[in-house]
Amino acid sequence: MSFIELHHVKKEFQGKEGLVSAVNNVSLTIEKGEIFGIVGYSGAGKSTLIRLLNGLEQPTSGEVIIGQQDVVELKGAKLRDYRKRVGMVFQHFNLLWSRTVRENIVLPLELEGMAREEREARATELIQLVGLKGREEAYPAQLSGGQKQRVGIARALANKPDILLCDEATSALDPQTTDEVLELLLTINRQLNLTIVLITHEMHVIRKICHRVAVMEAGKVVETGEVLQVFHSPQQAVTKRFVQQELLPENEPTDQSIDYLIQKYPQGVILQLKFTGAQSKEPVISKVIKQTNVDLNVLQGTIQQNQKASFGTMLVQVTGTKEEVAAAFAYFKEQEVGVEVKHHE
Ligand SMILES: Nc1ncnc2c1ncn2[C@@H]1O[C@H](COP(=O)(O)OP(=O)(O)OP(=O)(O)O)[C@@H](O)[C@H]1O
Repeated sequence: MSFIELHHVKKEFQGKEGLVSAVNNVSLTIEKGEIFGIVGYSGAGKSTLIRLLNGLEQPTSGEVIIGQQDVVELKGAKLRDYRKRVGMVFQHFNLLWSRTVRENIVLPLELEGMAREEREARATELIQLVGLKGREEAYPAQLSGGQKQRVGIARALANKPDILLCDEATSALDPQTTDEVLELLLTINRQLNLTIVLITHEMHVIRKICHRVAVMEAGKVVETGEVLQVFHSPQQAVTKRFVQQELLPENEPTDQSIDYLIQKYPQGVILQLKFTGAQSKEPVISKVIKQTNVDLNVLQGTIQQNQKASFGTMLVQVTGTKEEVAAAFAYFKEQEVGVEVKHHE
Protein backbone atom coordinates (compact mmCIF):
# COMPACT_ATOMS: atom_id res chain seq x y z
CA MET A 1 0.00 0.00 0.00
CA SER A 2 1.24 3.49 -0.81
CA PHE A 3 1.64 6.15 1.87
CA ILE A 4 -1.02 8.38 0.32
CA GLU A 5 -3.86 6.88 -1.72
CA LEU A 6 -6.73 8.72 -3.32
CA HIS A 7 -9.44 6.56 -4.80
CA HIS A 8 -12.05 8.08 -7.09
CA VAL A 9 -12.14 11.30 -5.10
CA LYS A 10 -14.80 13.84 -6.02
CA LYS A 11 -15.48 17.23 -4.52
CA GLU A 12 -18.43 19.25 -5.71
CA PHE A 13 -19.40 22.75 -4.64
CA GLN A 14 -22.68 24.52 -5.08
CA GLY A 15 -21.63 27.54 -7.14
CA LYS A 16 -23.76 30.50 -8.26
CA GLU A 17 -24.30 28.87 -11.63
CA GLY A 18 -24.91 25.36 -10.39
CA LEU A 19 -22.74 22.49 -9.26
CA VAL A 20 -18.95 22.86 -9.71
CA SER A 21 -16.83 19.71 -9.90
CA ALA A 22 -13.66 21.08 -8.29
CA VAL A 23 -12.09 17.61 -8.06
CA ASN A 24 -13.53 15.05 -10.41
CA ASN A 25 -12.77 11.37 -9.92
CA VAL A 26 -9.10 11.68 -8.97
CA SER A 27 -7.12 8.55 -8.13
CA LEU A 28 -3.47 8.96 -7.10
CA THR A 29 -0.81 7.23 -5.07
CA ILE A 30 2.16 8.94 -3.42
CA GLU A 31 5.01 7.04 -1.79
CA LYS A 32 6.69 7.80 1.53
CA GLY A 33 9.65 10.13 1.03
CA GLU A 34 8.51 11.24 -2.39
CA ILE A 35 8.32 14.82 -3.62
CA PHE A 36 5.12 14.81 -5.60
CA GLY A 37 4.08 17.79 -7.70
CA ILE A 38 0.60 18.75 -8.83
CA VAL A 39 0.61 21.26 -11.65
CA GLY A 40 -2.35 22.98 -13.25
CA TYR A 41 -3.67 26.35 -14.31
CA SER A 42 -5.84 28.46 -12.02
CA GLY A 43 -9.14 26.75 -11.29
CA ALA A 44 -7.87 23.25 -12.13
CA GLY A 45 -8.69 22.01 -8.63
CA LYS A 46 -5.24 21.96 -6.99
CA SER A 47 -6.14 23.86 -3.82
CA THR A 48 -9.23 21.75 -3.31
CA LEU A 49 -7.11 18.62 -3.62
CA ILE A 50 -4.68 19.95 -0.98
CA ARG A 51 -7.61 20.73 1.35
CA LEU A 52 -8.85 17.18 0.92
CA LEU A 53 -5.40 15.89 1.86
CA ASN A 54 -5.18 17.94 5.04
CA GLY A 55 -8.75 17.14 6.07
CA LEU A 56 -10.04 20.71 5.72
CA GLU A 57 -12.58 19.51 3.17
CA GLN A 58 -14.58 16.31 3.06
CA PRO A 59 -14.89 14.68 -0.35
CA THR A 60 -18.33 14.35 -1.90
CA SER A 61 -17.33 10.77 -2.62
CA GLY A 62 -14.21 8.60 -2.76
CA GLU A 63 -11.46 7.73 -0.29
CA VAL A 64 -8.47 9.70 0.99
CA ILE A 65 -6.18 7.23 2.73
CA ILE A 66 -3.01 8.44 4.41
CA GLY A 67 -0.74 6.08 6.33
CA GLN A 68 -3.47 3.45 6.04
CA GLN A 69 -5.96 5.75 7.75
CA ASP A 70 -9.08 6.89 5.91
CA VAL A 71 -9.02 10.63 6.57
CA VAL A 72 -12.68 10.95 5.64
CA GLU A 73 -13.67 8.96 8.72
CA LEU A 74 -11.76 11.17 11.18
CA LYS A 75 -13.84 13.46 13.36
CA GLY A 76 -13.26 15.82 16.32
CA ALA A 77 -10.08 15.25 18.32
CA LYS A 78 -8.84 12.54 15.93
CA LEU A 79 -9.15 14.91 12.98
CA ARG A 80 -7.31 17.64 14.92
CA ASP A 81 -4.54 15.16 15.74
CA TYR A 82 -4.34 14.14 12.10
CA ARG A 83 -3.97 17.79 11.03
CA LYS A 84 -0.89 18.08 13.24
CA ARG A 85 0.70 15.31 11.20
CA VAL A 86 0.36 17.52 8.11
CA GLY A 87 2.51 20.66 7.76
CA MET A 88 1.29 23.45 5.50
CA VAL A 89 3.39 26.02 3.65
CA PHE A 90 1.51 28.92 2.03
CA GLN A 91 2.19 31.26 -0.85
CA HIS A 92 1.85 34.36 1.34
CA PHE A 93 3.61 32.80 4.34
CA ASN A 94 0.74 33.49 6.82
CA LEU A 95 3.10 34.68 9.55
CA LEU A 96 2.07 36.66 12.62
CA TRP A 97 3.54 40.11 12.18
CA SER A 98 3.71 40.93 15.87
CA ARG A 99 5.82 37.87 16.63
CA THR A 100 9.52 37.31 16.00
CA VAL A 101 10.92 34.53 13.84
CA ARG A 102 11.38 32.31 16.89
CA GLU A 103 7.92 33.13 18.25
CA ASN A 104 6.29 32.32 14.92
CA ILE A 105 8.08 28.99 14.75
CA VAL A 106 7.12 27.90 18.27
CA LEU A 107 3.46 28.89 17.85
CA PRO A 108 2.18 25.40 16.91
CA LEU A 109 4.13 23.95 19.85
CA GLU A 110 2.65 26.50 22.25
CA LEU A 111 -0.84 25.62 21.04
CA GLU A 112 0.00 21.99 21.60
CA GLY A 113 0.98 22.77 25.21
CA MET A 114 4.62 21.72 24.89
CA ALA A 115 6.81 22.81 27.83
CA ARG A 116 8.75 26.01 27.25
CA GLU A 117 12.23 24.50 27.45
CA GLU A 118 11.38 21.71 25.04
CA ARG A 119 9.81 24.01 22.49
CA GLU A 120 12.69 26.47 22.63
CA ALA A 121 15.13 23.63 21.97
CA ARG A 122 13.01 22.50 19.02
CA ALA A 123 12.90 26.07 17.68
CA THR A 124 16.69 26.33 17.83
CA GLU A 125 16.96 23.08 15.86
CA LEU A 126 14.47 24.32 13.25
CA ILE A 127 16.13 27.71 12.89
CA GLN A 128 19.38 25.93 12.17
CA LEU A 129 17.71 23.56 9.70
CA VAL A 130 16.14 26.32 7.60
CA GLY A 131 19.21 28.58 7.68
CA LEU A 132 17.87 31.44 9.82
CA LYS A 133 20.51 31.44 12.52
CA GLY A 134 21.15 35.03 13.60
CA ARG A 135 17.65 36.17 12.54
CA GLU A 136 15.72 34.61 15.45
CA GLU A 137 14.69 37.91 16.99
CA ALA A 138 13.74 39.66 13.75
CA TYR A 139 10.11 40.43 12.93
CA PRO A 140 8.60 39.28 9.62
CA ALA A 141 8.57 42.86 8.29
CA GLN A 142 12.37 42.90 8.60
CA LEU A 143 12.82 39.76 6.50
CA SER A 144 13.17 39.15 2.75
CA GLY A 145 10.54 37.01 0.99
CA GLY A 146 12.82 34.00 1.01
CA GLN A 147 13.50 34.38 4.74
CA LYS A 148 9.78 34.68 5.45
CA GLN A 149 9.17 31.44 3.61
CA ARG A 150 11.94 29.80 5.63
CA VAL A 151 10.03 30.78 8.76
CA GLY A 152 6.87 29.34 7.18
CA ILE A 153 8.67 26.08 6.47
CA ALA A 154 10.18 25.87 9.97
CA ARG A 155 6.76 26.47 11.53
CA ALA A 156 5.25 23.77 9.28
CA LEU A 157 7.92 21.35 10.50
CA ALA A 158 7.55 22.19 14.20
CA ASN A 159 5.25 19.27 14.99
CA LYS A 160 7.46 16.80 13.08
CA PRO A 161 4.78 16.13 10.48
CA ASP A 162 4.61 13.08 8.22
CA ILE A 163 3.68 15.16 5.21
CA LEU A 164 4.48 18.67 4.07
CA LEU A 165 1.91 20.29 1.78
CA CYS A 166 3.15 23.30 -0.14
CA ASP A 167 0.53 25.51 -1.75
CA GLU A 168 2.29 27.67 -4.37
CA ALA A 169 5.06 28.09 -1.82
CA THR A 170 7.41 29.88 -4.21
CA SER A 171 4.92 31.76 -6.39
CA ALA A 172 5.46 35.06 -4.58
CA LEU A 173 9.26 34.85 -4.79
CA ASP A 174 11.74 35.98 -7.42
CA PRO A 175 13.51 33.29 -9.49
CA GLN A 176 16.70 33.16 -7.42
CA THR A 177 14.87 33.05 -4.10
CA THR A 178 12.56 30.41 -5.57
CA ASP A 179 15.59 28.25 -6.32
CA GLU A 180 16.93 28.72 -2.78
CA VAL A 181 13.62 27.75 -1.18
CA LEU A 182 13.31 24.73 -3.49
CA GLU A 183 16.83 23.69 -2.52
CA LEU A 184 15.78 23.90 1.12
CA LEU A 185 12.74 21.69 0.49
CA LEU A 186 14.98 19.19 -1.26
CA THR A 187 17.40 19.15 1.69
CA ILE A 188 14.54 18.65 4.14
CA ASN A 189 13.10 15.84 2.02
CA ARG A 190 16.47 14.08 2.01
CA GLN A 191 17.41 14.68 5.64
CA LEU A 192 14.04 13.81 7.15
CA ASN A 193 12.73 11.47 4.43
CA LEU A 194 9.67 13.69 4.54
CA THR A 195 6.91 13.23 1.97
CA ILE A 196 6.27 16.53 0.21
CA VAL A 197 3.24 17.31 -1.94
CA LEU A 198 3.45 20.63 -3.71
CA ILE A 199 1.04 22.40 -5.97
CA THR A 200 2.13 24.99 -8.47
CA HIS A 201 1.30 26.50 -11.84
CA GLU A 202 5.03 26.70 -12.66
CA MET A 203 6.60 23.78 -14.43
CA HIS A 204 10.15 24.75 -13.49
CA VAL A 205 9.27 24.15 -9.83
CA ILE A 206 8.25 20.61 -10.78
CA ARG A 207 11.36 20.07 -12.86
CA LYS A 208 13.66 21.31 -10.15
CA ILE A 209 12.64 19.09 -7.24
CA CYS A 210 9.78 16.69 -7.90
CA HIS A 211 10.15 12.98 -8.48
CA ARG A 212 6.70 12.52 -9.97
CA VAL A 213 4.03 14.90 -11.20
CA ALA A 214 0.30 14.90 -11.80
CA VAL A 215 -1.14 17.38 -14.27
CA MET A 216 -4.63 18.66 -13.42
CA GLU A 217 -7.17 20.20 -15.72
CA ALA A 218 -10.83 20.93 -14.94
CA GLY A 219 -10.80 18.85 -11.76
CA LYS A 220 -9.22 15.79 -13.34
CA VAL A 221 -5.72 14.38 -13.28
CA VAL A 222 -5.08 14.17 -17.03
CA GLU A 223 -1.53 12.88 -16.90
CA THR A 224 0.81 11.52 -14.27
CA GLY A 225 4.30 10.09 -14.32
CA GLU A 226 7.98 10.47 -13.52
CA VAL A 227 8.99 14.08 -14.05
CA LEU A 228 11.63 13.16 -16.64
CA GLN A 229 9.24 11.05 -18.63
CA VAL A 230 6.53 13.71 -18.60
CA PHE A 231 9.04 16.33 -19.76
CA HIS A 232 10.38 14.10 -22.47
CA SER A 233 7.10 12.95 -23.94
CA PRO A 234 4.13 14.92 -22.68
CA GLN A 235 0.91 13.27 -23.83
CA GLN A 236 -1.85 15.78 -23.21
CA ALA A 237 -2.21 19.23 -24.78
CA VAL A 238 -2.18 20.93 -21.35
CA THR A 239 1.01 19.09 -20.36
CA LYS A 240 2.66 20.11 -23.64
CA ARG A 241 1.80 23.73 -22.82
CA PHE A 242 3.43 23.41 -19.41
CA VAL A 243 6.55 21.81 -20.87
CA GLN A 244 6.74 24.52 -23.54
CA GLN A 245 6.46 27.16 -20.79
CA GLU A 246 9.75 25.74 -19.55
CA LEU A 247 11.62 25.79 -22.85
CA LEU A 248 10.19 29.06 -24.15
CA PRO A 249 10.70 31.91 -24.52
CA GLU A 250 13.82 32.87 -22.52
CA ASN A 251 15.70 29.68 -23.25
CA GLU A 252 14.92 29.44 -26.93
CA PRO A 253 17.14 31.45 -29.28
CA THR A 254 15.24 34.01 -31.34
CA ASP A 255 15.47 34.25 -35.16
CA GLN A 256 17.43 37.50 -34.81
CA SER A 257 19.98 35.96 -32.51
CA ILE A 258 20.42 33.02 -34.90
CA ASP A 259 20.86 35.37 -37.91
CA TYR A 260 23.45 37.33 -35.99
CA LEU A 261 25.35 34.16 -35.09
CA ILE A 262 25.25 32.89 -38.69
CA GLN A 263 26.83 36.15 -39.88
CA LYS A 264 29.44 35.96 -37.19
CA TYR A 265 30.24 32.26 -37.65
CA PRO A 266 29.75 31.48 -41.33
CA GLN A 267 31.86 28.31 -41.42
CA GLY A 268 30.57 24.77 -40.97
CA VAL A 269 27.05 24.12 -39.75
CA ILE A 270 25.10 25.70 -36.96
CA LEU A 271 23.01 23.21 -35.04
CA GLN A 272 20.41 23.77 -32.40
CA LEU A 273 20.60 21.03 -29.79
CA LYS A 274 17.70 20.30 -27.47
CA PHE A 275 18.25 18.49 -24.20
CA THR A 276 14.96 17.21 -22.85
CA GLY A 277 16.21 15.10 -19.97
CA ALA A 278 16.15 11.85 -21.96
CA GLN A 279 19.89 11.73 -22.50
CA SER A 280 22.14 9.28 -20.76
CA LYS A 281 24.79 10.65 -18.40
CA GLU A 282 27.29 10.76 -21.30
CA PRO A 283 29.26 13.98 -21.60
CA VAL A 284 27.74 14.45 -25.06
CA ILE A 285 29.71 17.51 -26.14
CA SER A 286 33.18 16.26 -25.30
CA LYS A 287 32.40 12.79 -26.66
CA VAL A 288 31.16 14.05 -30.00
CA ILE A 289 34.40 15.96 -30.47
CA LYS A 290 36.55 12.95 -29.59
CA GLN A 291 34.57 10.39 -31.54
CA THR A 292 33.95 12.31 -34.75
CA ASN A 293 36.91 14.66 -34.80
CA VAL A 294 34.78 17.75 -35.47
CA ASP A 295 35.49 21.13 -33.93
CA LEU A 296 32.60 22.34 -31.86
CA ASN A 297 32.04 25.88 -30.73
CA VAL A 298 29.24 26.58 -28.24
CA LEU A 299 27.63 29.84 -29.38
CA GLN A 300 24.71 30.19 -27.03
CA GLY A 301 22.73 28.12 -24.62
CA THR A 302 20.88 27.65 -21.39
CA ILE A 303 21.17 24.27 -19.81
CA GLN A 304 19.56 23.65 -16.47
CA GLN A 305 19.77 20.69 -14.17
CA ASN A 306 17.14 18.90 -12.19
CA GLN A 307 17.62 15.99 -9.81
CA LYS A 308 18.61 13.62 -12.58
CA ALA A 309 19.25 15.27 -15.94
CA SER A 310 19.87 18.33 -18.11
CA PHE A 311 17.30 20.42 -19.93
CA GLY A 312 17.55 23.26 -22.37
CA THR A 313 18.77 24.33 -25.75
CA MET A 314 22.19 25.10 -27.14
CA LEU A 315 23.38 26.56 -30.42
CA VAL A 316 26.67 25.12 -31.63
CA GLN A 317 28.91 25.65 -34.63
CA VAL A 318 30.31 22.40 -35.95
CA THR A 319 33.18 22.35 -38.40
CA GLY A 320 34.98 19.45 -40.05
CA THR A 321 34.81 17.34 -43.21
CA LYS A 322 31.38 16.46 -44.59
CA GLU A 323 31.70 12.94 -43.14
CA GLU A 324 32.78 14.19 -39.73
CA VAL A 325 29.88 16.61 -39.51
CA ALA A 326 27.44 13.88 -40.61
CA ALA A 327 28.88 11.56 -37.94
CA ALA A 328 28.40 14.27 -35.30
CA PHE A 329 24.80 14.71 -36.41
CA ALA A 330 24.22 10.95 -36.15
CA TYR A 331 25.84 10.86 -32.71
CA PHE A 332 23.48 13.52 -31.34
CA LYS A 333 20.50 11.59 -32.69
CA GLU A 334 21.77 8.38 -31.14
CA GLN A 335 22.10 10.18 -27.79
CA GLU A 336 18.49 11.40 -28.10
CA VAL A 337 19.58 15.00 -28.23
CA GLY A 338 17.14 16.93 -30.43
CA VAL A 339 19.11 18.37 -33.34
CA GLU A 340 18.08 20.86 -35.97
CA VAL A 341 20.28 22.40 -38.67
CA LYS A 342 19.96 26.18 -38.50
CA HIS A 343 22.56 26.97 -41.13
CA HIS A 344 25.17 25.30 -43.31
CA GLU A 345 27.83 26.64 -45.65
N1 LIG B 1 -15.73 26.77 -1.61
C1 LIG B 1 -16.02 26.78 -2.92
N2 LIG B 1 -17.26 27.07 -3.35
C2 LIG B 1 -17.57 27.07 -4.67
N3 LIG B 1 -16.68 26.79 -5.65
C3 LIG B 1 -15.43 26.50 -5.29
C4 LIG B 1 -15.02 26.48 -3.90
N4 LIG B 1 -13.70 26.16 -3.84
C5 LIG B 1 -13.31 25.99 -5.12
N5 LIG B 1 -14.33 26.20 -5.99
C6 LIG B 1 -14.27 26.08 -7.46
O1 LIG B 1 -13.64 24.85 -7.78
C7 LIG B 1 -12.77 25.00 -8.89
C8 LIG B 1 -11.35 24.58 -8.49
O2 LIG B 1 -10.81 25.53 -7.58
P1 LIG B 1 -9.39 25.41 -6.89
O3 LIG B 1 -9.20 26.62 -6.03
O4 LIG B 1 -9.24 24.09 -6.27
O5 LIG B 1 -8.44 25.50 -8.15
P2 LIG B 1 -6.86 25.79 -8.19
O6 LIG B 1 -6.31 24.92 -9.26
O7 LIG B 1 -6.29 25.68 -6.86
O8 LIG B 1 -6.81 27.28 -8.69
P3 LIG B 1 -6.17 28.57 -7.95
O9 LIG B 1 -4.71 28.41 -8.08
O10 LIG B 1 -6.72 29.71 -8.72
O11 LIG B 1 -6.68 28.51 -6.53
C9 LIG B 1 -12.88 26.43 -9.33
O12 LIG B 1 -13.82 26.51 -10.38
C10 LIG B 1 -13.38 27.14 -8.09
O13 LIG B 1 -14.14 28.28 -8.44
